[in-house]
Amino acid sequence: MSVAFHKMHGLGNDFIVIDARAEPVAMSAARAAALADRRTGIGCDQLIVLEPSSAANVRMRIFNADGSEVEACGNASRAVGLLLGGAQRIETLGGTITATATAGGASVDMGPARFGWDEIPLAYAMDTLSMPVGWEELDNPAAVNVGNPHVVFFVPDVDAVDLARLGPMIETDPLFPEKVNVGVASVLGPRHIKLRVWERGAGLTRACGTGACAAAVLAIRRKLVTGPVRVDLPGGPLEIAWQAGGSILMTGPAAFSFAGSFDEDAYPL
Ligand SMILES: N[C@@H](CCC[C@H](N)C(=O)O)C(=O)O
Repeated sequence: MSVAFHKMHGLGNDFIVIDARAEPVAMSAARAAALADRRTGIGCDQLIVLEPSSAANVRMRIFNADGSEVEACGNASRAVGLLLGGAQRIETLGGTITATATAGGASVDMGPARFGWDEIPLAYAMDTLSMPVGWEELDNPAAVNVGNPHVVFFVPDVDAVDLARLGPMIETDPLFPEKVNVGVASVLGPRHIKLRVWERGAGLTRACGTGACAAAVLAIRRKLVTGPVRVDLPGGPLEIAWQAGGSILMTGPAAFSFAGSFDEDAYPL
């Protein structure tokens, strides 16, 4: 059977979005990884499947390029907000979020940040705002769960860090039993940071929306900045506000690249 999809992106973090609300589409780790493969498949950082939800307007399933199904994706949430329009309550494995379409993007209430060591999760108890751990020149990070797990290192110059080499080492360290997204952030001004992210299950991406939320709230907690915070990623900026009540509001662009279809038989489950 032929399956239609939209190719979309948020700041260059790119997605295959399958709208399976009316017609179910079977997805597995193997099929998602094959579709995400940039050499032999269609190619993307994350594959998104939209399904009916009994708890919200829509259910969003998120698969990383390696096929792992995960809890949250900030940039894809904006893409889905733009695709569906209006205000949408979106059920994810990380919780229910609300995306409101804007001209050329969306504003997404990503829900609360969680800072408990067992909420991130870490393998053992420690202070998650000032972690007594390090990997070569990267040390003393902070961690947060914003639907998915992030560790962020505050460094003088994000471009001086060899994230392609250190990212996978930290992502798979036993300290993070569910692996982790790895950010390096530099403070550029009182409400302005620069961020690069090695994404769990996807590697270096042009932008990571949840990474921007994580870096912003951790920089605020460390009193390095005050909110709202502009986060500059390789693909462009996002605005992050940590709202009274605790939830994180992320605002930024999203865009359509093209529409296409694939044959299910070419991508076995
Ligand atoms: N690109 C995303 C994050 C996607 C999921 C992440 N790699 C994970 O495994 O948690 C974003 O924009 O947030």
